[in-house]
Amino acid sequence: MSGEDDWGDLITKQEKGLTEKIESLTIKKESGENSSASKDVSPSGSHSETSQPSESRDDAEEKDVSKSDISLLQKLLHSKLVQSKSDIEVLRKDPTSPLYSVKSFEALHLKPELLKGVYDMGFNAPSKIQETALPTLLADPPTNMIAQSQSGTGKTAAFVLTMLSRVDVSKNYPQCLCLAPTYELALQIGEVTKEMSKFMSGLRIVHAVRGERVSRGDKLDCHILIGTPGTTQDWATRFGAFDLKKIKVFVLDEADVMISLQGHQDQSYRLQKGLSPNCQMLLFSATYDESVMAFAEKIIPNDPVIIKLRREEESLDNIKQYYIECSSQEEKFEALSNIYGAISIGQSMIFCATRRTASTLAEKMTKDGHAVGLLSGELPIEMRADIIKRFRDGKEKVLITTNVSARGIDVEQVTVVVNFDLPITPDNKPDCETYLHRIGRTGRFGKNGIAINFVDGQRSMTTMRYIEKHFGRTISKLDAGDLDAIEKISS
Ligand SMILES: Nc1ncnc2c1ncn2[C@@H]1O[C@H](COP(=O)(O)OP(=O)(O)OP(=O)(O)O)[C@@H](O)[C@H]1O
Repeated sequence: MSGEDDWGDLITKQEKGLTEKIESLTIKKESGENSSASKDVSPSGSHSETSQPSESRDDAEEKDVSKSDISLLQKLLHSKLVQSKSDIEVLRKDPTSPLYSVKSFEALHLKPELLKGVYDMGFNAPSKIQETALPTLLADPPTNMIAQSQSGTGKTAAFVLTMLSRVDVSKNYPQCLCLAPTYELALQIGEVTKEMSKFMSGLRIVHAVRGERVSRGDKLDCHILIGTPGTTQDWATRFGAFDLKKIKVFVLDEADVMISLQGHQDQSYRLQKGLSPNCQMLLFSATYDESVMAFAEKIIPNDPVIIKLRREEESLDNIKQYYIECSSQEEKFEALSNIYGAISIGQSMIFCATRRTASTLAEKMTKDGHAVGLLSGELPIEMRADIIKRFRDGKEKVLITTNVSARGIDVEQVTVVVNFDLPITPDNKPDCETYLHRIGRTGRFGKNGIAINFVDGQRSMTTMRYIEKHFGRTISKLDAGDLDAIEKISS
């Protein structure tokens, strides 16, 4: 059986087991253009990993993971708040506007039914970004805002709370408009809005996404509209289903993903131009580079307050790093099998350069009795989400993945990371950034971790030494045949 067939077999087996679970996922399958599962624009073109050039063909057809896929997977992964120790940076354009922070939700004087909804979601206190953003978001007269902080820090909850506190349920027309880049992301925001508003009787939310229809002359009587830019623009301008001038709060979420998708930027801009000048305009983004900044400043007028929460730096403190020298692929498999046999590993991730290696490894480890998940960029987004969730929930102890399909994914509880192939950039240079992201931890996790790197030949030895020198941290040699030594690494 060829490597491709092995891969196909494993995927088929995995898909079989997953199909039922997928149906219970909150995101629906959608074949429309807004579905990141179907055909999203790849932001940076194809990216093949070539630590072993002879195998690189395997990955050549692995499509790059789109920003919207990464964003959705992270959203689904973050069942808990990502705490941050970094300081908030506020670039306040209007020095006369008050700016203070709150330490409790009570201090915000929310409607009682909304406060109840917030507490019912298990939120005891505002997150770091919410502490500073919410007082400004809820102040009168309304202030425009641009806010940036990494995924999972509480941005969605902040703008949903703003929409819900400004909406008047006695008026039956859309008053809050939220734009998201894809069908699935719009639905996720809808879920949060529904949950937070569960004690606000009479509140209606509608999704302006592909598949949902309005007829000419229909007037929406919902209070909150959450949609993708294309459909929302159609509903507003072609069908006249709602009046942009009556929108009180306009939110543009995931601005960095939005600008990576063709047409979304223009459509969002056109919608924004139809809003009343009194409308509160808000933009949120996980990253804030020059292109996002330019878009943000263009679409959010009138001296917005700009809030940024820097991502915590990852470090290699508390990480024990090892390398194992092998002379062939077979020897690498054997060594890995020894390690998993000798130490009890909580949860681990194994990174491979190619799909073929990942597939073979998954098969061998499954035969050895390990519960293994195999993450492939070829799978639809719902399946990838489910594999990651199963791993996050501890249903599988080992997650095997290629570089491409694991891009941007943080799985916090992993204690052992195995670089079956060391990370290298598309132009074959040691990829220190990816190495740090795979292995490093931020202050918030502080836990000890183990990294095991496989070295097979002069080229990967050079890569390993380069990485070692770059970070100034010793990577110690480990003898795969010395079980005593292996046992010691986990103690
Ligand atoms: N104040 C809070 N207290 C506890 N949990 C919270 C709080 N705010 C948000 N959360 C939870 O933290 C997780 C991340 O929050 P949220 O989705 O709002 O972050 P985000 O920055 O919008 O992330 P993303 O960009 O991935 O959507 C969610 O599970 C959410 O329910």
